[in-house]
Amino acid sequence: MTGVTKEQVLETLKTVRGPDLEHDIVELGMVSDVFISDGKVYFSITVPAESAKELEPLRLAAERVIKEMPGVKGALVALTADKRAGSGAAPVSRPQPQAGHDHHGHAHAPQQQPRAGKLGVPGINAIIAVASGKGGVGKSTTAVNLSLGLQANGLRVGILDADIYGPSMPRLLKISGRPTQIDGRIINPMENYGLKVMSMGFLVDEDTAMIWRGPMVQSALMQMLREVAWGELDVLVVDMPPGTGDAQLTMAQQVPLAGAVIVSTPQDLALVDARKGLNMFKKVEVPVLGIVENMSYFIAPDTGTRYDIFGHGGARKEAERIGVPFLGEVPLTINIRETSDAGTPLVATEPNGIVAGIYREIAAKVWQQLGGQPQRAAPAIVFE
Ligand SMILES: Nc1ncnc2c1ncn2[C@@H]1O[C@H](COP(=O)(O)OP(=O)(O)OP(=O)(O)O)[C@@H](O)[C@H]1O
Repeated sequence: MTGVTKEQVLETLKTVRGPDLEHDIVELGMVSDVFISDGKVYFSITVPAESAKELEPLRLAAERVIKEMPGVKGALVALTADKRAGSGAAPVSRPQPQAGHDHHGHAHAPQQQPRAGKLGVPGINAIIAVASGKGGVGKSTTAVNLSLGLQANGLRVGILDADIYGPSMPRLLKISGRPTQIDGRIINPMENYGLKVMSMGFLVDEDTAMIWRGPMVQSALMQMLREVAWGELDVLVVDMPPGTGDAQLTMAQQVPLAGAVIVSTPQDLALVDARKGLNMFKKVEVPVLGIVENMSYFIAPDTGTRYDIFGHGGARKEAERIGVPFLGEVPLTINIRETSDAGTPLVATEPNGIVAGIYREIAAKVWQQLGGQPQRAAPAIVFE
């Protein structure tokens, strides 16, 4: 294959001076492994966490020199914070947004301090992760309905689909097409049901993402977080990729998370995985806002009768055992499956149903955990 090589990229990057203005960024060991795919160049520059903001011009300079190289179709450069430098081991306190209302009657919370060592995203009050120890427990379905529940509680909400290899938001929120860009760089988020949404599914075909490797995924994620015109948001919900591997750990480290919600099913095996999720967030000092038990019990579609056939209650016990809040139980219903798969989430399409009420309550608890006040009384639960 002809085209630009890694060596040429590194050679070009030697023209970019580091923060000491003496040595170049390659010499200073700030450049990650470089990935090149289809003429596009991806890498990250590691900077001390506390000076990440001032070093944005450095990122731009590096991106520019690479974009100008012959044979380069594009460049994506991310700044990553060096956790060793300056971020310290001090425990991180939970942010305490004070909720209020703007002149549109929207709830909002004033800017809070980003977590130590991590750069917040301007305009976004709190970023939370929805995570699960393993796939298939309904994490994405929960992320969507929780987001809509937060919105029903009067908050401005966005969703970032961080599952680069298996994005679900285009389907779950029935959004198709490509996002537009401002100045060829900042991406406008897509929107449906009043949620601002960004997903790799809007940007590349699924098989393209499949060949990506770690650092490229990180760069793409950082771009989806920081180079998107989110506007003012009370909460940005990040739908994490399932599992607790290195990729998830890095993500939990690099995204300035105010907290994490863990989704589990009641079965023992799922709980073992959920525990791994809890440990992962503990490791990176992200507070766990609580556990949701999904597919907790079964509601028969014909009679509405409840059946406790899955050993429901396991997640609540686990939460009590380790001292994190228990956020709620979501039943297994055909309705959730069908609406989720059809891109018509229940909280938006059947707001008066029992399930929507459950999600709204979970959302209110999450917002409370974040230090916010209840915004709007949840409507009375109406049984379907
Ligand atoms: N409470 C529920 N009742 C019935 N079906 C559900 C429920 N929650 C999720 N599902 C269904 O389970 C399947 C998996 O859900 P979802 O995609 O949200 O899980 P996930 O944990 O994000 O999966 P993945 O790890 O593959 O991304 C979907 O078909 C979804 O509609």
